[in-house]
Amino acid sequence: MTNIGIFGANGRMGRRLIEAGIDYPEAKVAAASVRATSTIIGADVGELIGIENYGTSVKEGTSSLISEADVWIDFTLPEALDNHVAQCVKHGKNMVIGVTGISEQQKEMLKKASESIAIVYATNFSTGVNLMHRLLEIAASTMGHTADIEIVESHHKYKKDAPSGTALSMGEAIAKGLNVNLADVAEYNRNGIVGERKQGSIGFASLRAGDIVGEHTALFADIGERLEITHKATDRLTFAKGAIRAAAWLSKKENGLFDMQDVLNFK
Ligand SMILES: NC(=O)C1=CN([C@@H]2O[C@H](COP(=O)(O)OP(=O)(O)OC[C@H]3O[C@@H](n4cnc5c(N)ncnc54)[C@H](OP(=O)(O)O)[C@@H]3O)[C@@H](O)[C@H]2O)C=CC1
Ligand SMILES: O=C(O)C1=N[C@H](C(=O)O)C[C@H](O)C1
Repeated sequence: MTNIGIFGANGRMGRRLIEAGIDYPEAKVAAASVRATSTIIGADVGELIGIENYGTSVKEGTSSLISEADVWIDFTLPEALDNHVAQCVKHGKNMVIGVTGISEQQKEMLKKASESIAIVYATNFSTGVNLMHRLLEIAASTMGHTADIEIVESHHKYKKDAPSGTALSMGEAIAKGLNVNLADVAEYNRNGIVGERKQGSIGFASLRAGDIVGEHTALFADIGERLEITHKATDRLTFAKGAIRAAAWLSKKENGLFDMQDVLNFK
């Protein structure tokens, strides 16, 4: 049995993590953390997802709460991440992290933290996207040297970061297949008279509208043919189930930095 703690329990993902955690046979939602200003402190986690009393109360994320779970899951925002990681390192608790839009310094901070705790960090916890990353690497090495490559992502209007973490990871997988550095070939902002497309670049485009859960397409456009690889998430539960699976997988780990492909045994 893995005792799971959830940071940001009242967020869009926080609520789905509670649902997935309660449903997972070998897991218990043992702790749920919210900000000190939250109006749901003291509520039972079951109330957040419309079920009867589950027996775990929502609490302010103090240091003593951290010891109430074995593995903590963080799908909050970049500004909350450093404090959550510091608390988990202090108490020796492993972490599953899905926060996107994090800085290079924060990526380094995760590497450092993983010397003492085990962390699964992934920009997307769905099985389909992690399979897609493998397909993209093959497509890039097969077609990518002559085809024009574009990545298009669509999300709900509340999303704060762009391009999405998944789109950036797709770019990394394609760059790996092409044997180049993403930073050298990425084109993020096209606006005005930008000139003809740069040969060998990987373009990114972001759409924000309504309640789109998350859609990603990689386009490999050659002369006379076009390959499109698309993933569509229609329910956040797919990410939440992946994260709970990662938490259970982590319960046997001491330290190290892993991703969802490690959890799915795709490597
Ligand atoms: N890797 C993956 O598979 C996925 C990743 N994500 C990522 O997860 C993150 C959250 O997404 P989503 O659930 O839609 O966002 P929400 O805005 O719904 O949730 C964010 C949560 O973070 C909490 N929070 C914000 N700032 C702080 C802070 N300073 N300290 C503590 N808690 C804080 C909020 O608390 P409060 O409720 O008080 O506002 C809220 O509970 C994003 O980075 C998103 O990109 C999303 C889906 C899948
Ligand atoms: O913010 C979201 O909603 C999502 N964020 C992740 C990302 O940035 O890729 C994953 C998913 O697409 C949903």
